[in-house]
Amino acid sequence: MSEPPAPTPSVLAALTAFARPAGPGEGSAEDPALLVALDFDGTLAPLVDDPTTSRMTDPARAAVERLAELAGRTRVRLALVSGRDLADLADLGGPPEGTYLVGSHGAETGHVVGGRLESVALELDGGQRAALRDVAATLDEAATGHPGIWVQHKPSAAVLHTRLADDAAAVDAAVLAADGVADRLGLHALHGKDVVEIAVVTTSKGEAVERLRGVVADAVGAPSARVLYAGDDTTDERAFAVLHDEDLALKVGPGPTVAPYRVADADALAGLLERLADALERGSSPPDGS
Ligand SMILES: O=P(O)(O)OC[C@H]1O[C@H](O[C@H]2O[C@H](CO)[C@@H](O)[C@H](O)[C@H]2O)[C@H](O)[C@@H](O)[C@@H]1O
Repeated sequence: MSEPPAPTPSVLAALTAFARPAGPGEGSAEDPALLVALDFDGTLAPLVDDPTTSRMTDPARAAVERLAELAGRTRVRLALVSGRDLADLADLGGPPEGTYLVGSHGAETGHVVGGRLESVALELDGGQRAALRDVAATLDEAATGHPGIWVQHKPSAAVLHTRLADDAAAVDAAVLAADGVADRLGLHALHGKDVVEIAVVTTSKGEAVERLRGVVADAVGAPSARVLYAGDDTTDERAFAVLHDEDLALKVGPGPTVAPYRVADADALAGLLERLADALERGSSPPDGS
């Protein structure tokens, strides 16, 4: 496996500030917990045409597993925060022990404990179920007969996929139909990378990250938690938007963003996470190095 690329000096400085303990060394009761919250598609797993084949890159997998292992003995905690539904995220993400999971952009949450995924079942009310049927039928109809346009059905959303379509006019018409049904039902159409997603549960990755911040501070027994959030898509902007000065927002890849820092791709992100793990390892080692 090749070494991940070295992070740029400005990102490294931001990482050092993010990881710094409250006092001269690790171990003070005042040290904040560190929540490392990572988007999945386009962030840890390169984008591919068939979403069922998405996988983390080897360096990303190695970095995630190392951070998860460190969660057992330092103040860091790991979360995967995705638009995927929870079962799909757990299946494709292969989250290590202790990982917090956020699926469906915040509508579903889980935690890997004792090798099992603990989660609260997502319950839709009658109105939400009816809206989901309407959205799904509209998107299915918009996709029918147009090669490369297809619909992914999730427990609380339907997603129009257009990555494989060559006919720009057909894509425009399908996207218009998706925006139309969202408007008609008073729902929000999330425009991501070659997808339009319409969910019947109102939430966001921003809300999910704020919730996790509290959960992780409590789990660590820390007075507060800092958040490192990395993501590549428009939906990740909602998470970046809730971060504060002491947090670290990392945009992965090109495109407009409110995040002040950027890394090129999954492997560059992995390089940065390995540096964070190095710093935590050093901080958690006894002074004599034994
Ligand atoms: O929040 P994420 O983990 O980034 O998930 C967002 C959506 O990811 C998937 O779609 C994206 O990845 C696909 C596989 O690489 C790609 O084909 C598609 O064009 C991308 O938009 C997933 O299929 C969606 O359900 C997620 O909401």
